[in-house]
Amino acid sequence: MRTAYSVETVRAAERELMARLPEGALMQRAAAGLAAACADVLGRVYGSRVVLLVGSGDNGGDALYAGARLARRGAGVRAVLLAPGRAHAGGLAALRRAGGSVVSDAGGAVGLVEQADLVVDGIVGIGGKGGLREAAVPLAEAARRGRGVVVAVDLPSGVDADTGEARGTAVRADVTVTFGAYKPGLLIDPGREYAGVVRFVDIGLGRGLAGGTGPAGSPRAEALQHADVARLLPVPGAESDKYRRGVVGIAAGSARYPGAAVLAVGGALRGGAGAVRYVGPAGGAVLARYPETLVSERGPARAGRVQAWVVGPGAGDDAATVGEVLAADVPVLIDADGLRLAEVGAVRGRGLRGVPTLMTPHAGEAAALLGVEREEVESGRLAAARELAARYEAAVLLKGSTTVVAEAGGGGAVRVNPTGTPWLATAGSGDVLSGLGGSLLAAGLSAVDAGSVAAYLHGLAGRFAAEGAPVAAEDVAGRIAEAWRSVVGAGV
Ligand SMILES: NC(=O)C1=CN([C@@H]2O[C@H](COP(=O)(O)OP(=O)(O)OC[C@H]3O[C@@H](n4cnc5c(N)ncnc54)[C@H](OP(=O)(O)O)[C@@H]3O)[C@@H](O)[C@H]2O)[C@@H](O)CC1
Ligand SMILES: Nc1ncnc2c1ncn2[C@@H]1O[C@H](COP(=O)(O)OP(=O)(O)O)[C@@H](O)[C@H]1O
Ligand SMILES: [K+]
Repeated sequence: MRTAYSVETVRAAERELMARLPEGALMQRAAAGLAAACADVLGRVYGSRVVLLVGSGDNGGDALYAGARLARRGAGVRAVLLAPGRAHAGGLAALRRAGGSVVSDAGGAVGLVEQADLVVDGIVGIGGKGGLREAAVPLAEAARRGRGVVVAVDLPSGVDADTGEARGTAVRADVTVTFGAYKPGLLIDPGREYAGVVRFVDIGLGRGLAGGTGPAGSPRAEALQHADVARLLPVPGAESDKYRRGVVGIAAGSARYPGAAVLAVGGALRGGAGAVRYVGPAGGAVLARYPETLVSERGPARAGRVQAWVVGPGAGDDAATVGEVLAADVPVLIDADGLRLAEVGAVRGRGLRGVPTLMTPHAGEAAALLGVEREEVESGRLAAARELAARYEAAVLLKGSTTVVAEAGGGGAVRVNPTGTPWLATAGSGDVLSGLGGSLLAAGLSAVDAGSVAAYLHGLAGRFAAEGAPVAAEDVAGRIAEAWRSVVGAGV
């Protein structure tokens, strides 16, 4: 599991560690890691042109000390100071001793930035508030336009470390070298995209973080990795039969949207449940594509036993079916039209009775449920997912460029999905995800595990199906088994 900690937690761990170490030791660790990463991306340090963008805090200090190390190895290093009177004094002295220089006119440094082989963004780190300030904007833009590689120190300046929000302009990095702990903003879009490839430098915070207790000490965000998913995937044993493996019910599709039912069933058949039961008006279309489906002519309450339901994809305005499914005392995944039709009280009641519900909105659906603009959800995914999870007392999987999963009630670490591809933004791929998630629920995974494992496999299947070209939702469903195999094959 890759875990990300809030600024508050990182600061507390730093304080604890700093009290036990000689002054400046942590910054030297950070700068050494940063310089090594810069040398890697440069390939050849000697003779290279390096420009440091230096703000008024310790983030700039890291950049200056790393610049000094590069200067000692023969790079031509020039520092652009955004707040000349307040730049880190020790770092500045070190850079000068190593032969680096300071550009006196920050405003005139745009050309230098454009021509550099490497631009180091030390404008602001975890001490940043709001977006980039005016004076830094032309430099950030020049770094993006320029020919060199951009390395961000700790996080790209202008990105909020705790949420991944980028208000206005932010630095677009090729590589971000982060210290001590991942910050949530490095895992969640848009911040994740601004960060490029993230390299982690261990400065020894581990004990302080691991020893943290309560909300301040626990991770704010976490991302599953192959081994975590492999441990969670259901595996049939010698004693298994199709019923013991779990039966998932799919209440989806309508005369107008029969395809949603077919796609949801397609996802469900690949998700580990032993059987898929379908109820709804698209039985003919479902059987034509998937003859192994158990199609029922009756409503959900009389369709036969299931261990979990999926309700909503392509459901149109069938509120009665949604109500019937929510009344069942088994886990339910609510998607698409079902989200609009589900009564808050009915979903909350389930949560308060301890019956899991997983809601899977995209940003537009989440915005409608919260009564805010879509942009607000997209720029603050963590907060939106937590807020919905609190209102509905249900786990919430918010789909999109970064899919995030919050647990019922909205507390705890939010799972951030590391797989996926923008090619997944294709009609019907969400229906496949809902079936897959429902199947994992029926196989016995918790709502958060089912949602995050489904998103993980779906994202991998999407990558396998796409390989740089457009995909249809059916293609994604068809590659889930391969995604599953690749996860299990990676070993536990
Ligand atoms: N602590 C440690 O042990 C270690 C910390 N380390 C490093 O220190 C970093 C944190 O350093 P920090 O606390 O000095 O804050 P930092 O991110 O440099 O920014 C604060 C300054 O920026 C300014 N500023 C604020 N907002 C701004 C904006 N939007 N745009 C522009 N400027 C803005 C603000 O100025 P003011 O508001 O006062 O004008 C303030 O002076 C951390 O990310 C890591 O790199 C490593 O060395 C490892 C050990
Ligand atoms: N920009 C993107 N990058 C990665 N994945 C995306 C992006 N946009 C959408 N997706 C994924 O594509 C799927 C689309 O689901 P959804 O919006 O429900 O579409 P539909 O209702 O047509 O099935 C989700 O899994 C979502 O996470
Ligand atoms: K930075």
